[in-house]
Amino acid sequence: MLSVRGLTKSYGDRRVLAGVDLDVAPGELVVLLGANGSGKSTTLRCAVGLTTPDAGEITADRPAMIFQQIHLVRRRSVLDNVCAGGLAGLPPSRSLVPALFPKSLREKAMTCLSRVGMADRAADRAGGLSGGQQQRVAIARALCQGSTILLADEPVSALDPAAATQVMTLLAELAHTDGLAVAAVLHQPDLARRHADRIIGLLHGRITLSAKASEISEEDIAALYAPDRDAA
Ligand SMILES: Nc1ncnc2c1ncn2[C@@H]1O[C@H](COP(=O)(O)OP(=O)(O)OP(=O)(O)O)[C@@H](O)[C@H]1O
Repeated sequence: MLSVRGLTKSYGDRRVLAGVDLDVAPGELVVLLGANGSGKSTTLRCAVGLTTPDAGEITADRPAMIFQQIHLVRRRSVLDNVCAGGLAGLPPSRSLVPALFPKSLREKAMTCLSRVGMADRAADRAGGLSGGQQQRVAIARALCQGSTILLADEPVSALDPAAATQVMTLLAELAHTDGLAVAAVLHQPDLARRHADRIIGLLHGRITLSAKASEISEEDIAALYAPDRDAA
């Protein structure tokens, strides 16, 4: 599982995280909501090791992360992109040349592509896919890393409503059916309420809301995005 305790982070004088605790259990999809600059991305980036916190404890066994900007190699095949997720286990001499990806890695990558419903596009160039399809391939690549913790930073912000629903449904399935611990930052409270098990709300680097998605009210959501009285 993912466990974060007492996370603090400042950039210069600006305190971005002021003691964030976050648990995500296997089988659970947790969505982080909050206004721009409230610290959502920084929380995930600290959890995955991309940002070093000033203080706090993080327990996360090899989490994998996906982003709004999907970093696939556009001219390479979908399968090669997913294989790249499993490269950490290969000696460098073999990992640099896609033709040398071992059969076992290609098979694992195909299993991951099947899991996200993209196996039939394995041989296509990644750059030829729609945004929603590319995000599903990025999820397959994260799965190919073998992690049981998946962190998603605004995974559907660039997608149309149908593709966004498809990706959120997939993330929920990966939690509920495959037992992954999944945390996603969203800017769409409606999607969060529809798909999340739990919603965490951040305001000025603190968690001010944490409840089952079914128990979150309109007022709870509005309070997260209210005009900033402190800064007025
Ligand atoms: N590398 C950095 N250097 C300086 N300030 C940063 C850096 N990364 C983030 N910040 C600042 O930290 C604050 C929180 O940023 P963060 O990206 O975590 O917020 P967020 O809740 O994810 O916002 P958004 O919804 O806009 O993505 C912001 O004020 C941001 O400008």
